[in-house]
Amino acid sequence: MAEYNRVSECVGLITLRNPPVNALSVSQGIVHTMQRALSDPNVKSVVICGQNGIFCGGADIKEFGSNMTGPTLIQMIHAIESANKPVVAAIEGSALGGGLELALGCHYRIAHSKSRLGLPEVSLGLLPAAGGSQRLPRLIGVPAALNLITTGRHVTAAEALQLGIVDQVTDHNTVDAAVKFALSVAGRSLDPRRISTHPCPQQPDLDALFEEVMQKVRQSARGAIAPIACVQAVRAAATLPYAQGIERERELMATLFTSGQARALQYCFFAERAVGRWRMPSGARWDTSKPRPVQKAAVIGLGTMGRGITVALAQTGLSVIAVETQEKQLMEAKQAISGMLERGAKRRGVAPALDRVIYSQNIQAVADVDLVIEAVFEDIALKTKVFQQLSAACKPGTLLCTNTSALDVDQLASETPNPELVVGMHFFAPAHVMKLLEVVYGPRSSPQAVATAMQLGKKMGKASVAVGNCRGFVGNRMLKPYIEEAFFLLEEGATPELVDQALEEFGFPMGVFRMSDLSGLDVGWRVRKGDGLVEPGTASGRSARIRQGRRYSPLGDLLCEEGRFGQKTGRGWYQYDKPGSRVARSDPWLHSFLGAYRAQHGLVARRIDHQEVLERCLYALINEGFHILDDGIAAGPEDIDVIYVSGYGWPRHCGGPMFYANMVGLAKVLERLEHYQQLHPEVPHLQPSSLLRRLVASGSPPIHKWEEAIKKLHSQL
Ligand SMILES: CCCCCCCCCCCCC/C=C/C(=O)SCCNC(=O)CCNC(=O)[C@H](O)C(C)(C)COP(=O)(O)OP(=O)(O)OC[C@H]1O[C@@H](n2cnc3c(N)ncnc32)[C@H](O)[C@@H]1OP(=O)(O)O
Repeated sequence: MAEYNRVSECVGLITLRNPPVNALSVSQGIVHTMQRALSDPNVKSVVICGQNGIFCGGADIKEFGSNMTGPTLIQMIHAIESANKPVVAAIEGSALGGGLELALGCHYRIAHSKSRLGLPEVSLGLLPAAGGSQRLPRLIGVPAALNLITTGRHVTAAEALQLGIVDQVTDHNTVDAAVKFALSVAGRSLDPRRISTHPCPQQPDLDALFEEVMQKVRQSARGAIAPIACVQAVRAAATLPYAQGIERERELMATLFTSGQARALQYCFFAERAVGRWRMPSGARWDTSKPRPVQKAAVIGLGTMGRGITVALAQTGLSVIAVETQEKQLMEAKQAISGMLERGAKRRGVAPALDRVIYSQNIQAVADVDLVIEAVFEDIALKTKVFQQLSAACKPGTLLCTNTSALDVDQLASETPNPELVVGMHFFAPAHVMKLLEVVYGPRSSPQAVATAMQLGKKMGKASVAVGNCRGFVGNRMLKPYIEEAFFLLEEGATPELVDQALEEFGFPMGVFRMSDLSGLDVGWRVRKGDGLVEPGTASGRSARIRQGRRYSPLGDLLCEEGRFGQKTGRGWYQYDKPGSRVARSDPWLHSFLGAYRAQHGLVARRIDHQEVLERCLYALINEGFHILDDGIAAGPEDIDVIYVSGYGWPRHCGGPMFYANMVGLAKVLERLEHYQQLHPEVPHLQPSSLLRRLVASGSPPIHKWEEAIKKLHSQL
C-alpha cells in the first residue's frame, strides 16, 4: 500500500501504491512507513510520491459507506507536518482531495507541469476535512481558497505555482527533482514550512467578503449543503486558531458525511463511470466490443444542432466535412461555426481549429470519412433520403449516425443496406456545450458501431449513455409524463409560477414552464400535431380533454394558436420585454386565460401545494423510468440517472430520478402513485409500473441490487 525505500543514500522515499489512483485507504500504512523514515538515522529528508505517475486521487470514496477504522487521515497528515525532517511531496498526475491535503501537510511541494491539483470534495457532498479547509486559506489566502474549495475545480501546476500551492514545477522526472530538492533543504528550519502554525494572510473586510461569497454560493448551490459548509469551514480558518478551526471542520464534516446529499453525489461519481461499462440486451458489452478508429467525420445539415456537433468534433481533434446543400445556409453556418471555434479556443487558450473543418454543398464529399452524423430537419422522409445517399456515397464500413431526437432509429437503419452500421447519436443543444450524449442502438446495430459511438462521445468529453431505441429514447420519454402532469396541475388550479417555484426549489435550474419558454412551445406542438392530438380549441367539458382514450390538456396548443411560442416571440407561459429576451415575468393575460379556460371546461380551481407538484411531476417521471428499466431500454438505474443529471438539470445532489426514488423509498413512491391514480384514473402514466410493484413486493432492495432483482423478477415471469 505504501512502499519505503532509501534513495541517494539519505532520502527516504515513500511510494503510495493503491491502483488505479492511489486513493488513501485507512489501511494504507503510510503512518508506519513515515515512522520508519523518521527513525532511520541515515535519512535526512523524505519524499512522498505515488506509483504509476499519479500522486493521489484522494481518500478512497468506496470506503466512505463502510466502517472506517485505523489512523485517520488527519492524524497522519499532522504527523507528517510535525516531522523533524523535511518532507517533500512529488506531485505527478493528480493531487486531489485528501491527496492534496496530504501534500499540504508536507513541508514542500514539487509538481510536474502536467499535473492537476484540487480539493473536489464539495462535488462529493463533503468538505476537505483532513485539514485542507484550514491549511489552504493559510497558504494562499482566503479569497483564492474559497474559490477552490467551494467550486472543487482542479488547477494546473502552473496556476498552483502562481497561487503558491506548490514551490516548484518541473517538466522532467518529478521524483528525481523532489529528491534533489529534498537534499537541498535537509537540515533547514521547518517552522516556516508548517502551514497550520501560521495565520491566514490578512484580508480587509473579511465579513463583507464572506457575506458576498455565501450569497453567491447559496444562489448557485440550488439546495446543496456542502458548498455552504465549505464557506463556513474557511471562515473558521480565517477567524479561529488552527486547533479550533480543525474542530469546526470536523463538526461540519460530521453533518455532511452521513447526509443523503453526500450519498447522492458519491453515487453520481460512480454512476458516471459505470455507464461507460455499457451492455446491450444481446449480451454485447463494452469490454468485448472493439471500437473502430475515427479520424475523419462528416456532419450533414448545419442548423443549430449540426453546427454544435461540428464544433464538438473539431475541438476533439477530428477532421470534419460539414455539409449543407443550400449555399446561403452553408455560408451562414461557416461563419457561425468559425465564431464558436474562435470563442472556444480563446477560452481554452489554444489556437482555433478552423482548418479542421471543410465545408461542402455536396454530400459526395463524405466519401472517405469514418463516421457521419446526420442532423437534418426532423422529417422521416428527408432523413431516409439522406441515409440512402450516404449509403451510396460512403466507403464500406462507415458508421452512419442520426441525431434524431424523436424518429425511429430502426426504421432509418432498415433503409440502408448495412443496418448494423447505424446508431443514434442524440446530442443536446447546444451540442458543443451540453455534457449528455444518448447513443441509441437498435436490434441490428452492431456492438462495434455502439462501441465506436461511445468512444467518440467519451473523447468529446460527453457523458455518453448507451440506450435502446424507443419513442423519446430515455430522456425525452421520461419528460413527457412530467410535462403532462404540469399541464394538468394548471388545469386544476396551479399557476406556472407555482409549479416552477416548486421545481426550482427542488433544485432544477428552471421549472418546466420557464424551460418550455426557452426551448419553444412550438416544438411540442409540432410533435402533438404529428401524433394527431391537436384539435380546434372550441370544444368544452371533460370529453374535450380526453384524446386517444386518455386525459389530455390542450393548454400548450391553445397558447401556440395565440402565437405564444415562448422567449422567441416574447410571450409564452410568461411574458418577456421583447422577443428573445430571457427574463421571465408573470403575465396577467395568462392568468385570466387560465381562469377562462377552467370556466369553459367546468373546472374548479383548488389550492395546490409544492408537495403535490413535486409528487405528481417527479413520480410520474420516475414511474416512466421503471417502465424503461422493465423494457430493457436502459441497462440499469445509473444510465437513467446520468442522463437526467447531465442533460435535464436534475439536481446532482439528489442523485438522479431513480436514486431519488430509492432515497424516498420505493414503497412511498408506489403509495403516492396509487393515490394519484385513484384520483385521476384517466391518466395512464400514474398507473404504477409493474417493475416498481414487483420491487416493492420483493422488499424494496437498495438501488445497487436492482439489476439483480430485475433479472430475478424477469426470470420469474
Ligand atoms: C460519522 C461521522 C464521520 C465524521 C467524519 C469522517 C471523516 C472521514 C473521511 C475523511 C476524509 C477526509 C477528506 C478527504 C476526502 C477526499 O479525499 S474525497 C475524494 C476526493 N477526490 C476526488 O474527488 C477525486 C476523484 N477522482 C477523480 O477525479 C478521477 O478519478 C481522477 C483521479 C482525476 C482520475 O481520472 P481518470 O484517469 O479519468 O480515471 P477515472 O475513470 O475517473 O478513475 C479510475 C478509477 O478510479 C476510481 N477512483 C478514482 N478516484 C477515486 C477515489 N478517490 N476513491 C476510490 N476510487 C476512486 C474510479 O471510480 C475508477 O474506478 P473504475 O470505474 O472501477 O475503473
